[in-house]
Amino acid sequence: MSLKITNLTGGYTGIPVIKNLNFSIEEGQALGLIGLNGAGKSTTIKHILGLLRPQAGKIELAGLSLAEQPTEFKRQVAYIPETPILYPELTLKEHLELTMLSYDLPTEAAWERARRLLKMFRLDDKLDWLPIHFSKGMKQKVMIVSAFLADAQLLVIDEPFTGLDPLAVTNLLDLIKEALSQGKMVLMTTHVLADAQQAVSQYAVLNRGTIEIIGSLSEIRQHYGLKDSDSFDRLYQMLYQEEQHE
Ligand SMILES: Nc1ncnc2c1ncn2[C@@H]1O[C@H](COP(=O)(O)OP(=O)(O)OP(=O)(O)O)[C@@H](O)[C@H]1O
Repeated sequence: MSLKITNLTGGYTGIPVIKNLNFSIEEGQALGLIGLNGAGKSTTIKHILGLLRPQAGKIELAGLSLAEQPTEFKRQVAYIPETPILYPELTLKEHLELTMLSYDLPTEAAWERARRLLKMFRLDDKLDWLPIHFSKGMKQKVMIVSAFLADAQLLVIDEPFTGLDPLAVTNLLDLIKEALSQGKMVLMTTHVLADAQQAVSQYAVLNRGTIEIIGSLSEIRQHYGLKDSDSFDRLYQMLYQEEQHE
């Protein structure tokens, strides 16, 4: 089982953004998508979620083609967006019930799973709350709980660490590691490499819509001629300089 992206070219109507992307994620593997603001990370994610139509290329998950079997494909994918998307009129409990319905989860087992996740993120006594009562971090936690509740084969996570308290970051990383140990796949965009490093083994560096290199952090360091002692801020400076020279 794997996520396979082949020659993916796309973007917005009349605005090409990503060009000829090729990468795959195998069972139990997490891939970090990194790059400057505007490099095309979120646009890549929107294509994988089926929110944008590619101009060319293929997106396949466990043999399912997104273009040909969109419903089956999307059932295998859970998404944690950078900005929480919640329905103002639904309580936390109703949001979780909606996830259970959308992913066709057996109720009893799903509630057992939900209770563990709610406790982990200290939301277990807030089932009747509406989104208006939640802080920014709490809204993010609701998205995390919903995504892990779905128990999907592929987890797509956009900038997961910003806005979460350190306890929640640790819990999220533990959940990601647990999912990987069960053979799930993770695609994550992030600028916070220190946290990502705990779960992510492979990174793809995106620069102006193309992948410059895919590899471990040490392979990426080598590619850009960085020393082990260099912080990754140096990588971003180099990407910025490349952008200026194009
Ligand atoms: N809805 C949109 N319509 C048109 N162009 C867009 C839209 N969203 C993003 N873009 C453009 O697509 C390019 C890539 O943006 P994208 O959001 O994918 O970058 P990113 O790598 O996720 O950046 P960040 O780190 O800031 O989240 C940018 O040039 C941006 O201006």
